[in-house]
Amino acid sequence: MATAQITVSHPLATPNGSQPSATESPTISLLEPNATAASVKLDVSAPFSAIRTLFDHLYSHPDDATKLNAIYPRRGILKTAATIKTSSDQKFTIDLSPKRVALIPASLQESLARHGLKDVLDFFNTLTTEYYLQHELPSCDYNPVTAASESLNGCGAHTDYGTFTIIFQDGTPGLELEDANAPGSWVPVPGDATVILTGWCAVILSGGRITAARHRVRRTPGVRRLSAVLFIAPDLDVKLKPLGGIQPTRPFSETVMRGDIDTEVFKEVMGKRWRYREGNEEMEGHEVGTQDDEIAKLIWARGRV
Ligand SMILES: O=C(O)CCC(=O)C(=O)O
Ligand SMILES: [Fe+2]
Repeated sequence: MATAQITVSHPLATPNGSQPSATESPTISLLEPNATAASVKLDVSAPFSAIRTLFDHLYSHPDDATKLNAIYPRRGILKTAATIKTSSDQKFTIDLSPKRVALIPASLQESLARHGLKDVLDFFNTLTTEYYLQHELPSCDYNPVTAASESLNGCGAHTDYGTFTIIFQDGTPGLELEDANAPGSWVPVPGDATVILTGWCAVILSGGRITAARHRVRRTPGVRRLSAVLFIAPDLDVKLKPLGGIQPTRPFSETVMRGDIDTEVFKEVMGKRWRYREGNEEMEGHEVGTQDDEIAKLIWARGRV
């Protein structure tokens, strides 16, 4: 495993804008088998006991789950498709984002506070206000009790849409990375690693120099696993194009080069297939391509998929 000591010198990259001392520098270790994922030591950890408490409370108090889902009626906050669908990802999620958190009424925040929500939101606030990392923060519960309790499929193989993703894990293995040089070959990630993965926004911004890390989560039947995932991406109205001065490694589509695709459009294209995999949205009969095919069609020049 290659290990690099990285000094973070940008003031926004450290809490309160302070410059890090040598000992505060995060240690980043590239995870085998490729350079699209790294394990990083951060001085912030996810509150897994609060995350567990919050999931358990919402499972056993459907009224509270209904109230929470009502703040975002379009898609809900607590996703439980795995209780009824056997072919989708066998996991549950609580999907938070700054926009959604702002919509939770004070009374609901207060009543859920002692059932884990306070610590989850504190963690969220630390990430967004001290580390300036924001976008979306789903918590995942690979719970042994699902519609297909013996299934090994926790989260199907996929790539993430953002610039990068940080995955906090509760110590339980299950996350795997695909070997970019040997598609179909999966390498387990240690369960206690905090992982940074590259996503598709990084592919576009880097002019194709960075590739998106394909990953998945395998379950161990009977074993519960929790994770907290932070998707970091440009603001929704940012036009996604190779950054100025970068010579793309392969031609991008006219649509990308004209600046017609902003993060919101891109997220919507990826999100549909994502929700299908998670069991939260049906797919029209003719929509048969994989998520990566769909993105490739959109971003690369024709004939170069
Ligand atoms: O739960 C995990 O460890 C990873 C989940 C994931 O890949 C995702 O939500 O995009
Ligand atoms: Fe992912």
